[in-house]
Amino acid sequence: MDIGTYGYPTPAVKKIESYYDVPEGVDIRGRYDAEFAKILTKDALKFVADLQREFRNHIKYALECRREAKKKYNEGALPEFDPATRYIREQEWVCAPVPPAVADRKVEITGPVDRKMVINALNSGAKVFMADFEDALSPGWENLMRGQVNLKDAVAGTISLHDKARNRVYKLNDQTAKLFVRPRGWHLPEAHILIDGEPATGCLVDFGLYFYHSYSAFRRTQGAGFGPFFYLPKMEHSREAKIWNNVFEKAEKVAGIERGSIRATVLIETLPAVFQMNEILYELKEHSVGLNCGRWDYIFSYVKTFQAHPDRLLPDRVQVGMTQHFMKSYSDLLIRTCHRRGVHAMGGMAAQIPIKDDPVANEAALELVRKDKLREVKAGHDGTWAAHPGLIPACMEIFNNNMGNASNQIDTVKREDAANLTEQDLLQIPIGTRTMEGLRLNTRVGIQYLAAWLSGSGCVPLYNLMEDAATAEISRVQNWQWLKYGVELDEDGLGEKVNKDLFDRVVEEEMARIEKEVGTVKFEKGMYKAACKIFTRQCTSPTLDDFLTLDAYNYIVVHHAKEGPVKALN
Ligand SMILES: CC(=O)SCCNC(=O)CCNC(=O)[C@H](O)C(C)(C)COP(=O)(O)OP(=O)(O)OC[C@H]1O[C@@H](n2cnc3c(N)ncnc32)[C@H](O)[C@@H]1OP(=O)(O)O
Ligand SMILES: O=CC(=O)O
Ligand SMILES: [Mg+2]
Repeated sequence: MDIGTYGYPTPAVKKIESYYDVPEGVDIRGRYDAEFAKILTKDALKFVADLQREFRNHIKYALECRREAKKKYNEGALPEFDPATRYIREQEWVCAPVPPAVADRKVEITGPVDRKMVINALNSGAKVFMADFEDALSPGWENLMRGQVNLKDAVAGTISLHDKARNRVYKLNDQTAKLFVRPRGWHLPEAHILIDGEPATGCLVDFGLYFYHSYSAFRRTQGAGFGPFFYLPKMEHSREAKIWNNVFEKAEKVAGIERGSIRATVLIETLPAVFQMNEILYELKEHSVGLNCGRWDYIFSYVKTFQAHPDRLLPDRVQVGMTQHFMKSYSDLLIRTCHRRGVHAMGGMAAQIPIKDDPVANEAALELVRKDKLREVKAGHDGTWAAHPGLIPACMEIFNNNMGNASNQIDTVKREDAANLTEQDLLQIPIGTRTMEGLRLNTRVGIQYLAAWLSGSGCVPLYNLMEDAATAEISRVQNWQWLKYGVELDEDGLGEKVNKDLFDRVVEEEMARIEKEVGTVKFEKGMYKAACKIFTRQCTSPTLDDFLTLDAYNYIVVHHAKEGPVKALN
């Protein structure tokens, strides 16, 4: 990796012999592969380019509005319900009826679009599989394009894999989970596809290519006339939902399918969005199939939104659970809002995963998952997320036992009591302590996650927990905030203040610990040192980077060009 003048890497440039057949104004800088060419057809690229051209200014405006909102919060404002849209919150209206194919979403498995995991997830016994181009995926060209190939084969029902090392063949069962696809957030570019000289918007590439190739088969085999289905991440305002709604309408028109065929669940995973839940559902009324509590990004967003509010610092990451008042209020209000509007209120992800070779620790982890799921189903959630196939029976049992034969609780658990939740409830500062171990864990996890991400894995097990982009973000922004405000670490009796010297020492010691834990060979071969450099810069920079992955993305872009080196984009 070459490091350019500004400290960013210059995209590696490799010479190519074969080109994709592209429509006018489209340039593919990603590696040529005959399999990818079946996805990157001229017509599919034209569909993506048309979306890009129609919506790019709307997207730019929405991102500009995010910057404006950030400025306001940094000057001391708090997120709030918008008086201008009070009528949407107060009037009675409902979303389009839930498609029968996805009425029952008790347990949804999530995972990256890796071929084996796609097959395993679809076979897992979960009601839904959310195939992830987002938190769980490192968005390099190979991962993205292979992911598209995998999803096309999955919807066609032809996906299979021969694991030669284990002499095991993977193929689909007769009964599979229903597929939802989560494209990237609005902020991420796709630097390998240039449209009119600019990088494409990542999520339009993810959505567009998948939709183009699979809508027809999906509606026949999975959606019973509806679909395809999507999860939409990281939105901050209903204007962003409106763009998605318009994208869906355009896609339906091009495909010649009924308006309202495409359905999406929006993740409420930013603090500003919790004040916009009615408005988001309203914008997507014909296309909505609920909201989901994306708890990890939500915690990240709480820190980010209050980056300039030293009176609102979070305690250690492990102490910010769903029973903290602000988190409970968010989940309760989400349930109330969804059920009032006739759609699913989905729960979120417990971070525990099965622990191999330690039955006692495994049972303790499972018990934490059960407790979390019991809280969700009793609160009125209609379903939940599982990170691993091994957790599905326990999650399913809890939802089945507490919901009887019902597919969901939309009409039965209205949660009118949550109607009185206020802005203060949603913003209440969490209780807890800030410790040296918290700082160390953030550092150790942040660096290891980023090292995995730079190497192509967007979701990894660390210390018996699932870590993905959302959980790693919490580690990063919390370190940044503690450093920025020189917080005093309590609980250890030493009263040490977090400053650059202390952080440098922690980084050095945690790097040594990582090397010991993973072994010197893996440590030297892996991306740990590069990850440490990026993570340290992000934690100590004078202004907080908006996203960990936006900066790190520059390190995984690899351009291919016929003429030799092309100009770097960053
Ligand atoms: C905050 C959020 O956004 S949450 C949503 C995003 N995060 C996710 O989607 C997490 C997805 N989960 C995962 O990626 C993985 O479970 C990890 C990384 C956490 C753990 O992975 P591992 O330690 O490799 O799991 P493990 O070795 O126990 O896997 C056992 C088997 O289950 C499979 N498996 C594990 N998780 C999944 C999954 N989520 N989907 C499908 N298959 C899975 C593995 O492929 C493996 O299959 P095999 O026996 O055929 O080889
Ligand atoms: O996407 C889910 C989250 O918790 O973040
Ligand atoms: Mg998320």
